[in-house]
Amino acid sequence: MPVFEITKQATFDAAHHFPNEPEGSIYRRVHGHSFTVEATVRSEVLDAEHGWVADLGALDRALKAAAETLDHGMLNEHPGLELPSLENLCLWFVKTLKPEWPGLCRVQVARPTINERCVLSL
Ligand SMILES: Nc1nc2c(c(=O)[nH]1)N=C([C@H](O)[C@H](O)COP(=O)(O)OP(=O)(O)OP(=O)(O)O)CN2
Ligand SMILES: [Zn+2]
Repeated sequence: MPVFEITKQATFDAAHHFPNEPEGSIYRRVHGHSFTVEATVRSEVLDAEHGWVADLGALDRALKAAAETLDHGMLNEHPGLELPSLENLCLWFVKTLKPEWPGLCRVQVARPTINERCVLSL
């Protein structure tokens, strides 16, 4: 069965540190990154009234609101981000978005300026 997937991207900038890394590690010191987050929603059928999986504008608003929560802040202060890896950021976005977006099937969090990303497939 063919499956439709729609994707939206948002950006945020945030600081973090990894408290469990050894003394002297650059990861242990507070530092910042520019992040992108992509959320993908899937469906086998289209909404008959609109001809779409879901309104990309609504997905945009939900994703931007979630990213805004983290923007220009300290990631470690958010529950679930005490160890603020890309992997835990993916889990945080899933936990934040999934209740209102049951078709959410994939979240990608990236640091494009240093060519790093993590994808969580649900
Ligand atoms: N699997 C993961 N590994 C690492 C993560 C992560 O989220 N998941 N995160 C980090 C740190 O956030 C680190 O700051 C990442 O930066 P780094 O790859 O070291 O790139 P930098 O530009 O900051 O440093 P350079 O030395 O200039 O490459 C580490 N690992
Ligand atoms: Zn970092």
